[in-house]
Amino acid sequence: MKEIHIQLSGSKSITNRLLILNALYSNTIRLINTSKSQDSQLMQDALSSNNELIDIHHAGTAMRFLSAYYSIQNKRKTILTGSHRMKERPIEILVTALQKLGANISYLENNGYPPLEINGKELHENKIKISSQVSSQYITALCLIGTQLKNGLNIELEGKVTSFPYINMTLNILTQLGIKVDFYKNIISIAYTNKLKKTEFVIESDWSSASYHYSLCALGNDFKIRLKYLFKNSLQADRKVEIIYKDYFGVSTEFINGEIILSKIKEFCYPKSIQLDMNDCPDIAQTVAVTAFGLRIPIHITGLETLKIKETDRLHALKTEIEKCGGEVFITDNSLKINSCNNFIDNINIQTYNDHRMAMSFVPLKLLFPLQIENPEVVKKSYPEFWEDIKKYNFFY
Ligand SMILES: O=C(O)C1=C[C@@H](OP(=O)(O)O)[C@@H](O)[C@H](O)C1
Ligand SMILES: C=C(OP(=O)(O)O)C(=O)O
Repeated sequence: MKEIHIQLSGSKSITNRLLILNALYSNTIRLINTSKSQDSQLMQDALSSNNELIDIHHAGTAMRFLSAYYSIQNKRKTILTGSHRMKERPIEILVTALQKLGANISYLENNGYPPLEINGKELHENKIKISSQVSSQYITALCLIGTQLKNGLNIELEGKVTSFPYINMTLNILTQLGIKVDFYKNIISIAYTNKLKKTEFVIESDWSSASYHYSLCALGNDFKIRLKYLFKNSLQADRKVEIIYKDYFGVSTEFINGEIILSKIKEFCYPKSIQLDMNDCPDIAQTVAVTAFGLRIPIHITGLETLKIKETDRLHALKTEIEKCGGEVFITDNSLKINSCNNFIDNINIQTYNDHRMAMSFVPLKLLFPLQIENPEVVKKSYPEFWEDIKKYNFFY
């Protein structure tokens, strides 16, 4: 058995929330184990810059959280822009909500999309209705600035709530910091909070990054993989990877002293097919889809409506690349179905479409057959140490 030790850096989602909160509360929170992701670095750089032009490249959370943040920076003008793809990722629902609260924001190119011109001012309204069907990041953005509005903020969520655990994460972090929040039925209330006590926040490592090691464990023969600083009780949506890989792919997880140890369950009885709703954990949909393909288990994943507006259209990208490897894939606007594959096609180039998760999710297939990953550097968006960690597996191909 080959034992592998991995030290992941902190969750990018938790880090980016805390970076905004630190900017709002004069750095009262001491952050430990922050994310080394490019998205967190971009957030940090933006928050420590006084420039008018802020470019957050591909970082979705930075785009959404900073739109809200700059809206309340009194008398400051900001041009908030991003990569070509960021200019295709919708932001209208958040911008309209901020405008209704009194914010001065306008679109500089296409209506509903970045770049934005934001003229910061005090916001006085304290109630807003917002659709929660497109991105939970819009709701988080409002919750974060709600703490600074003199009358607090009541956010009424309309429609299905997508990526729900991310909203829970936000509310939980605010509560841990001593901010009063309430979530009853479909209404979130955030209390105005003038000051925070000086605190220390130890950020759990990133479960989304851990997912690629689950996939390697499932497709490999005999790995024992130790990942540091991950817990049974986690705020992260992608903590769900543990349950999915136990139930469907025969990977067991032991939680011991802040470390998880992954190994294969002996004589695991694989399911004949898998049906999963992944609306709660969209970022691991690619990992799970590729593992099922590698294990030749037919899979039907639903609840994927947000995948079209992420770093790339992830449903299309998955279909194209899995089909290049010999799979048969059907997609709709919110689902993906892969039939069992008889023969893998090897030695193809996997395109990554500027999407870190396309690169990382296909790598475990290298345990089964040779393939190449194009533009491998894309991983830096969330997991810059990925290739260093992968070297530890001594891949045959
Ligand atoms: O709030 C967050 O940290 C995130 C929320 C999710 O986005 P959506 O709510 O847009 O699905 C997730 O996909 C993203 O990677 C991070
Ligand atoms: C979707 C993601 O990030 P974001 O929306 O923050 O760009 C991701 O990391 O998979």
